[in-house]
Parts: sequence; structure tokens; C-alpha cells
Amino acid sequence: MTSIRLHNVSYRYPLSAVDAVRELSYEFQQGTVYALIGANGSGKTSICNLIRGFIPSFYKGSVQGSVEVDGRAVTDYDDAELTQIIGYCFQNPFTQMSGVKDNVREEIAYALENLGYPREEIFRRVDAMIDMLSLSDLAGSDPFELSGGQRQRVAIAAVLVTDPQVVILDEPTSQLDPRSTQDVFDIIRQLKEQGKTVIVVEHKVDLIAQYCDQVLLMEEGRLVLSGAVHEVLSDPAVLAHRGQLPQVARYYLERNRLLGRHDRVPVTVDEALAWYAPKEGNNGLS
Ligand SMILES: Nc1ncnc2c1ncn2[C@@H]1O[C@H](COP(=O)(O)OP(=O)(O)OP(=O)(O)O)[C@@H](O)[C@H]1O
Repeated sequence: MTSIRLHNVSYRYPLSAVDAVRELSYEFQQGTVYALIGANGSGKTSICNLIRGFIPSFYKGSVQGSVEVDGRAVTDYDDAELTQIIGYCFQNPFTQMSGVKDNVREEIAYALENLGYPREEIFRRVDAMIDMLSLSDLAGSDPFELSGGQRQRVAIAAVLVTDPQVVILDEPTSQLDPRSTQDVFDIIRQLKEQGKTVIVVEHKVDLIAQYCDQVLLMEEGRLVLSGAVHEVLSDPAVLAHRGQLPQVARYYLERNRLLGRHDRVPVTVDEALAWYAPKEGNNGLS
């Protein structure tokens, strides 16, 4: 069980005049899938960096408040220790590649090699990742000769291979086609089934509604709304904070407004069908 607790955290990049994260307090629970949403520049990546300790180990600047992993300040961990607890998939998969490996297979093995895992265990885990991320056709390819989407999948495999309890995915589907995007969310579901904590920065609210448990909405460095996915993604206040709502929620909110009703607002198509699909005596529209 890994707990992550941020208490009254503010952070400012070295040359910046304003805080990128402001007075954030939040506790992430093991086994839950969290979506971090909000407009560009609202502080999502900075929060991920604070949790993983890249702020302040890599990005300097001023940090206030505390970030704790399992009750211990994140700054007290050494990097190898944190790598095994928190897997971090960067927003840009091009920066994730080691640059020292000739093929995808070796790239995925890289972290395990550095951590000193036995050869057989490395092979076993790498094979499992190749299978999970459907990378067998690319296993022998040069990581730098892949498309953005292929590289994104390799980056995810290279992170999951250490079997971290917490997985941070910063916009993992930004370069993926709809099919591969769906695959990544299916992997997120598998990670949840394995009891892992997943923190995903993502703009695709329709998929968040389907796959995530909790949503945190950021605006200008502040956490402005948080709660269960259904609660947040059916709340019109999200729009006022420059966030987005699933299409189906927008439709039912507008329907309520036009008809002067207060019906429950579904956030997924499945919910809409379950609640409002044509039944005897109800065509779903009245
Ligand atoms: N390395 C940096 N140096 C200085 N300022 C930075 C740096 N990285 C981010 N910022 C600033 O910090 C603020 C928060 O940025 P952050 O990347 O955390 O937001 P974000 O919500 O992840 O944005 P996006 O959706 O565009 O990835 C922004 O104002 C951004 O300009």
C-alpha cells in the first residue's frame, strides 16, 4: 500500500513570477484511478513532478508545504527507491527514451538492468510488457525510428516493467489513434485491477468518465474541483473553470435546462442507456 499526501503545497519555477501550484492539499489512495484535468498551464504536470520528486530534485525553484510518500518526505528517498514505487511516463515520449539502447526490447529492459535484476527475471518481465502493449512487431526496432504513438507505447512499457505501485501517466494518449487510445485506457483498467494507483493527466473526458474513479480539476495552479468521477463530470461548474464535460453530460444538462428538469445527468453513454433508453412507455425524450 502506498499513500501519497500533499499538504498545502505551493511551487514556483525559478524564473517565474507566479506559482505553478498553489496551496494544494490532497491525499491519493492506493488502488484508485485519478484523472488530473484542466486547461493548458493549469499545473497538472507540475503536480506529477512534485509527487515523483523531480521537483525539487531536477526542477529547482521554491516549494512550500509537504509531499509525502508513505508518510516520508519525497525528498528523503533516493531516486532508485522512488523509481520502484512510482512509475512516471512523461508527456513527451521522445524525452523518455534512454538514448543508449538499440532496440525496443533493450529499451524496455533498461530500468531493470540498472536496478540489478537477474537476467531471467528481466526477460520474463520484458516479454510480459511486449505482450501487454502489443509491441512484438516492434521489439527489434530502433526506439528512435518509431512513430510518436509507437514510442508512447514503448515509454509506457518501460515504466510498467518495474511494477511500481503508483503509475503516473502524463497525457499518455496525446499521440495515439483512437484504437491505441482505447488500449491505453484498457491498460489503466488492468492496473486498477492489480490494485495500483494510477494518476493520469488527460484531456479526453469521455474516456475519463468511463475509466477513472476520481477527478481533480486544476485552474491556474489551484485545485478547484475534486471528487468522484460522476460527481465532478456532471457538474456545470467544470465549464466555468475552463474544464470540459463529457458530450453525454452536456447533452443531459442542456436537456434539463430546456425542459426545466432536474434529472440525473449521466457521464457515460452506458449510463445514459441504462437510465434513459427507450423502455415501455418511455421513449427517453420526454
Ligand atoms: N520548466 C518550467 N519553467 C518555468 N515555468 C514552467 C516550467 N514548466 C511549466 N511552467 C509553467 O508552470 C505553469 C504550470 O505548467 P504545467 O506544465 O504544470 O501545466 P499543465 O497543466 O501540465 O499544462 P499542459 O496541459 O500544457 O501540459 C505554467 O504557467 C507553465 O508555463
